[in-house]
Amino acid sequence: MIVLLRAEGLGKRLGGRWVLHEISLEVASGEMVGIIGPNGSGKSTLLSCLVGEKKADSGQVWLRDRPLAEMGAKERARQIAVLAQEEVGEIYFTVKGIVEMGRHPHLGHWPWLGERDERIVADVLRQTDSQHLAERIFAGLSGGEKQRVSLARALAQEPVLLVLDEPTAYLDLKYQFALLNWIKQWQASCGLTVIMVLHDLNLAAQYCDRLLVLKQGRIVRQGTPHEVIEPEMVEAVYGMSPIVVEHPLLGVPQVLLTAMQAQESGEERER
Ligand SMILES: Nc1ncnc2c1ncn2[C@@H]1O[C@H](COP(=O)(O)OP(=O)(O)OP(=O)(O)O)[C@@H](O)[C@H]1O
Repeated sequence: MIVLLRAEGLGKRLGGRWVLHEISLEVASGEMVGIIGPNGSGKSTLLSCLVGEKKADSGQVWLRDRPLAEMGAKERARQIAVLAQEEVGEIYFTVKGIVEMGRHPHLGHWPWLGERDERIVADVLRQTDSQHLAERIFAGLSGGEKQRVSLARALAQEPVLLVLDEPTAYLDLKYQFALLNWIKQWQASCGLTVIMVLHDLNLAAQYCDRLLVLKQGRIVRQGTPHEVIEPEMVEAVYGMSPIVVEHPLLGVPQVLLTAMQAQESGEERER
């Protein structure tokens, strides 16, 4: 296994308290790793520390053999593309302009795009079903369209590592699968390594090679979807009692929940 990203002893303090504790992990080149866990468990903070957007208060991250802290922003952007939650904002550029920005870390002294850059921009627009949006203003798109365009921008960066924070949040059923399928295809064809936060355990089980479970800023479980998605884990981490079944076509674990259960478990906690 070739390790692409390694973190050792990562800790982060926010608002005067530790929200990440002693996180150590390795991500192999070409792997798709999902980070799951309840609201506030530290998933977004961990992603930010792993890509160098937030400085960890303890520990270190290496990309291949290089400490991330020693890499400048442009060098990082040539290797790591990030699709953050808050990216779906009011940006008054055309879609094509936004996707072209993905090429900027690769441009030399002169900031204009060459033939290869133009070809990559056209390819990712086509591959993310966003070609028809190219001349639209980004701010005027729906949440789901913005998400697809943001993915196109991230892929135009030709990263070795793609990091996504809840990428399916704004997407309808079809595009949730479409987006993850595009990423999976890139993973297979270009050896792309992917780390993503997902709330949907069933999507996580279908797409990820390995899952990390965060609870209160610590990794409490990690392994293949089969090793991780078990009733005891869902009970211990989310306070819900699920039925876990095997997907009839894919053979991966899938979680079934019962209506009213969330409300009941909340009421039980209050008692
Ligand atoms: N700027 C901040 N100042 C103080 N506390 C913060 C700040 N940002 C995050 N936190 C706290 O850190 C903890 C982890 O937050 P984080 O956003 O990483 O969780 P998460 O698992 O991504 O949550 P969610 O699933 O709700 O997106 C939470 O308790 C949150 O309230």
